[in-house]
Amino acid sequence: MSGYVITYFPVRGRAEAMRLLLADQGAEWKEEVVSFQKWFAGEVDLKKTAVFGQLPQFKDGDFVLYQSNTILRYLGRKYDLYGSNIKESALIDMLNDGVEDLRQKYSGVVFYKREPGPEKYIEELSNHLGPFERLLSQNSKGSGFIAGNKISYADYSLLDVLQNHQHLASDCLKSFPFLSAYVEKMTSRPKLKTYLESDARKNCPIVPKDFK
Ligand SMILES: N[C@@H](CCC(=O)N[C@@H](CS)C(=O)NCC(=O)O)C(=O)O
Repeated sequence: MSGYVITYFPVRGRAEAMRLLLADQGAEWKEEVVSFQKWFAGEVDLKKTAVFGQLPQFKDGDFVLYQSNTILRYLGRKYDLYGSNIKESALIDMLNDGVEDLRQKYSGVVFYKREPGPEKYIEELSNHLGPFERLLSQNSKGSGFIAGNKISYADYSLLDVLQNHQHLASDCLKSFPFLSAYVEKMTSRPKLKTYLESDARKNCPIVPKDFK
């Protein structure tokens, strides 16, 4: 049993990609759930001690990390999901940064009520998804992963963001055959499928229940 602990709010959010990675790699972890109400009421000491005053926090035994993408890269190195040379690693980082940009656009519209608002965002979504579709189509005609032919930490990030978009607009991948096949391929990986079908995952929302 590993000593992994994820401390986060009761949502998928910025903890979900690391959960997908751990589940797919057959690792176990513990969840420490922090209530939004208590956090924003200043009742959680971790708000003061967290390096940037934010979650998720990830623990590997006594080793403590913050920043979701740093945590993914740490796990990427640990589970050999980070390419086999510095050029492959750089390409994986580049793609993960692209996923991060997409995550921020999505979060801006869904959580922070930023312009252009959900309807317009969905209308324009093909502009944002297009680069990922192109990358997959150019990579072994869709039989690879987002970078090369081996799964990398960036794949878990991409899957998470794509599933968030499918939740926002269920048919958003309809005109993207490579992305659709990619989601199918990722979600059929046996250990990942078990996690995706678990109660823990089903009961963990994308948007908090009482979010306005
Ligand atoms: N760059 C950070 C962003 C972390 C972040 O925005 N955390 C939010 C939840 S997703 C948070 O802790 N919000 C509460 C607060 O800012 O007090 C990461 O990727 O981990």
